[in-house]
Amino acid sequence: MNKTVLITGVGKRIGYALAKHFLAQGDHVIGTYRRHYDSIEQLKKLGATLIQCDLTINHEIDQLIAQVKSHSALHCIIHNASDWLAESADKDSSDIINRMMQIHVNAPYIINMALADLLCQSAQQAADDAIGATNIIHITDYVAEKGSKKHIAYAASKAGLHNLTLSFAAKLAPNVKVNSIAPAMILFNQGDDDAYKAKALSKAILPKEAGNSEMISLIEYLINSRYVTGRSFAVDGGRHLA
Ligand SMILES: NC(=O)C1=CN([C@@H]2O[C@H](COP(=O)(O)OP(=O)(O)OC[C@H]3O[C@@H](n4cnc5c(N)ncnc54)[C@H](OP(=O)(O)O)[C@@H]3O)[C@@H](O)[C@H]2O)C=CC1
Ligand SMILES: Nc1nc2c(c(=O)[nH]1)N=C([C@H](O)[C@@H](O)CO)CN2
Repeated sequence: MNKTVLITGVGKRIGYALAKHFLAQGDHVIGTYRRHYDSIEQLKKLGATLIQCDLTINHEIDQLIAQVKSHSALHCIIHNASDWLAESADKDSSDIINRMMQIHVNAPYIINMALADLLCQSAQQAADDAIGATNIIHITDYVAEKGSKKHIAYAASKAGLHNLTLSFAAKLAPNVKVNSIAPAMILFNQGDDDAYKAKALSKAILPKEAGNSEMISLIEYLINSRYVTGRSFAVDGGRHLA
């Protein structure tokens, strides 16, 4: 049965790869984007529904929710959108923490609360048991558990995002499964120099840039699972053992 999947932040990198993956297997993708890239037009050509939404603007979140609710079913929400903000002397601390909590906690919370009924109804209506429960997946970060001295507010907000996993998993079972994915070194950024890359890779006992496929295969596992909810799955090359 083809699914309807809401993915936040599909304009580039992991979100873009996730959107292309689901479209390629015939699922319907509702993708949010903040800034417009050629990738957005590519996804439209592949049949996706694209909705512009800055997750720091609550009325844009409300408009997003209203548009998603106009769909007859919703089988998965992937909260991927994120801003990797570091603390710095020229940035106001209250602005940083408020922005991190808004994007990584407030927005997912508001969206989940508003779309929970549609997720539950879609699970009950799924004629094909292969769908079973519907899903929410929160993409957190390895640092949600460990903290980060350079991304303090970011790490705290990702820890809050995982806590949403625990609460929504308990609230929405058995119709909706809710899980976190806590990645580490998935994709380098443009501008990451060789020294940064070497240092980042040295933090794991599997020193790799994991790539989008690691995220895609784990997300497919979680969607197809019948018995996994309320958990966090590390995709981090064994960083905890380094
Ligand atoms: N890449 C990695 O190695 C790792 C990634 N992760 C997590 O995986 C997920 C995907 O990572 P990655 O693809 O690298 O992320 P990126 O930072 O490259 O992209 C994040 C996406 O979120 C969007 N976004 C940022 N701020 C907002 C906002 N205010 N409103 C709406 N959308 C916004 C961006 O849009 P725009 O283009 O307009 O900025 C972009 O599409 C994230 O949750 C990230 O924290 C965790 C650990 C490692
Ligand atoms: N929104 C983002 N979050 C994170 C990113 C990113 O590019 N965008 N990158 C990382 C790093 O890869 C880190 O895990 C290793 O240095 C973390 N979060």
